[in-house]
Amino acid sequence: MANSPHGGVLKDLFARDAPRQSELLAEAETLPALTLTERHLCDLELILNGGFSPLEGFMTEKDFTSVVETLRLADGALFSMPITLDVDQKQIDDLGIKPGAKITLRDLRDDRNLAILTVEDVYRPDKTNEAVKVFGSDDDTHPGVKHLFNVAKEFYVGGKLEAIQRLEHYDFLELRFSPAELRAHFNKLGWQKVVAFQTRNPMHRAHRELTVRAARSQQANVLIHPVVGLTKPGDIDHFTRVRVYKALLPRYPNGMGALALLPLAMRMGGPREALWHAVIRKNHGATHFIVGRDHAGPGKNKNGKDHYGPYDAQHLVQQYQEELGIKMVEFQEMIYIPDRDEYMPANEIPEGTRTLNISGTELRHRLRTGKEIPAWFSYPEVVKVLREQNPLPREKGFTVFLTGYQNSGKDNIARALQVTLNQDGGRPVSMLLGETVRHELSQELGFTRKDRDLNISRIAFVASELTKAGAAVIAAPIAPFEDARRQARESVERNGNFFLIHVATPLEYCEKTDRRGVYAKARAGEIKGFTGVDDPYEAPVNPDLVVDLEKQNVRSIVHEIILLLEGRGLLDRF
Ligand SMILES: Nc1ncnc2c1ncn2[C@@H]1O[C@H](COP(=O)(O)OS(=O)(=O)O)[C@@H](OP(=O)(O)O)[C@H]1O
Repeated sequence: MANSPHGGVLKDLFARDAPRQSELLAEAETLPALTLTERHLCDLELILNGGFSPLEGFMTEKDFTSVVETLRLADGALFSMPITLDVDQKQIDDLGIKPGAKITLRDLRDDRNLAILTVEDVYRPDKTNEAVKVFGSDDDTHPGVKHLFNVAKEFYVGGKLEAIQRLEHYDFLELRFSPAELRAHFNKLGWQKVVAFQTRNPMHRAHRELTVRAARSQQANVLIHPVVGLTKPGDIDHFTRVRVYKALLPRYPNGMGALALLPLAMRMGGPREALWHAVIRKNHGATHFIVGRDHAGPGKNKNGKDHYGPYDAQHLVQQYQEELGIKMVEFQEMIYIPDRDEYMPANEIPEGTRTLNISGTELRHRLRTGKEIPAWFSYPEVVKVLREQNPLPREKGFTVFLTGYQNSGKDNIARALQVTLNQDGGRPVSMLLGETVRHELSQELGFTRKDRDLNISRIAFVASELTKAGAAVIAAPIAPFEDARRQARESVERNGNFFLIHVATPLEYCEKTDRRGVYAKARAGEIKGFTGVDDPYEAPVNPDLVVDLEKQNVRSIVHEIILLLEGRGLLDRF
C-alpha cells in the first residue's frame, strides 16, 4: 500500500469535480477570467491533483499568516510553503475580485479554462516578513526572494477551487503521474515502501549508487521524482534532464526504480522547501524521502556565503518526519574509490583512501570541449544525451554577415564563401543576399531608414533561426546602419556565432567598377536615397574583419574569413 496522503485524504479535485465538469465548463464561460502565469499553473496543477493535499485552493490570509509564522495551516496541519495567488489592483478592479466573487482561472498557453476560484479574501501581504520568515532573509540574490519582490504582485487572493479540466502537456506524457495515478501504480506493483528522490539536475553514477543504497537500507523501491516545472534559473532544461533519467533507469537493479515527473515550481527555499517536498512525496505515496546536503539550496548570498547551512534542511525534516509520516533518508555524498572501482558514502571512507571526483564546472568544461567523461563518473548513454545538448563548435550553426556599399564585392565574396563551405561539408549553407531578400521577404519595402531597418531585422530573424538549426548562414545586405547591425548580432548570438565583415571597398572604386550603371542612375537622380550617393553609410564600429576588394581579391578575402571561422573551432573536423 502506498503511504497515506497528508491529512489522511487525497484532495484530488479533478476526481471530486469530474461529475460536474460540463456544468463547470459552462459556468466558467460566464465568469471574469484571470490568466495564470507559469508559476501559478504549476501550483494550480498540484492543488487540483492533490499533490499539495490538504490544500483545496490558494491560501487565505489566515492560512498564509499561519504558514509563514508557524509552518502550519490555520487548522494545525503542517505546511511550510505559502501557496498564494498574486494579483495587482488593476486585475482586482477589472475582474471584480472580492469576497464571494467567482473567477475563472485560465491557462496562458492555450486559453483553456482550468478551474473556478470562489474568492474568500483579498489581502496585501507583508512581503519582507514573508521573505525573512520563509526564505530566511530579504536578500534578493535568493531566487525565491527575488520573485517575491520583483515578480509577485501586490495582493494575494485566497479561496477554494473547483476543477474543470487538466492542464494539457505535450511532452513525456507516459511519465506524468498524478498522485492518484502514482499510488495506483505502486499498488499494482505491490510496492509497500518507496524512497522518493527529488532532483533538478542530471543524474550520474553517484546518484544511482546513492538511491540504490538508500532503497536497500530501507528494503524499499526507488521513485526518481524530478521537478519539471520551474527550477533554479540557469538549470539544464527539463527535456534534456528527462532524457537523462530515462537513459539511467535501466541501470537500476531489475524492477527497483520508477520514474515520474513532478510539475512543481520550486522556490529554492532550503529547509522549508525540503519539508514541503516531503509533504508532496507523501501525497504521491512515497514512504521515504531522501534529503541531501543543501537540499533545494539557492547558492550564494550577497556576501558570497551559502544562504543555508548544509544540513539545515535535514534538521528541519528530521524534526517533523514523525508527525508527517514520511521517513527521511539522509543523503550521504557518494565518492568514487578507483582502487576498488566502487562508490562509497563519504563518511565510510577510511582516511588516506584514494578518491576521484569530477566537479560540475569540470563536467561542463568537458562537455564544451568534447573531452572524455569517464565511465566511472557517468554512463555512456547518459553522456550521449548531455553531449547532444552541448554540441561542439563544429556542430553548431553560425552567421557571416557582410556589410558594405552596393558593388563593394560582398555578393561575390558571399558566393565564393558558399562554395568553399559547401566543399568542406558538415553543415547546410544558407545564403541571404540583399537582392534575394528584397525579392523573397521584403518586396513591399523601400529604402527609407525605417524600411532598411525592418529589412535587416527580417534578415536577422531568419539568420538567427537558421543558425539555431545548425546552418552556416551568409547574409550580404548593404546594412548601412550600426544600430540595425548591432541588433542583428544580438539576435543571432542567442543561437550561435555571428561575424560582422565590413567589406570596406571605397565608394569611388565601387562606382568605377559598376557595370550595371546603378550608381550612374543614382547620380542622375533616377534612384533616390541611394547609399553612398544621397544616403549615409555608417562604417561598423566593431567589425570582426575588414576587407577591401580594391586591395585584395575574393580568394584571399574568403581565406581570411575561413581562418576566422577556424579560429573559433567552427570548422574543426576532429
Ligand atoms: N535607394 C537605394 N539605396 C540602396 N540600394 C538600393 C536603392 N534602391 C535600390 N537599391 C538596390 O537594392 C539593393 C540593396 O538593398 P539592401 O536590402 O541590401 O539594402 S539595405 O541593407 O536594406 O539598406 C541593391 O541591389 P543589389 O546590388 O542587386 O543587391 C541596390 O542596387
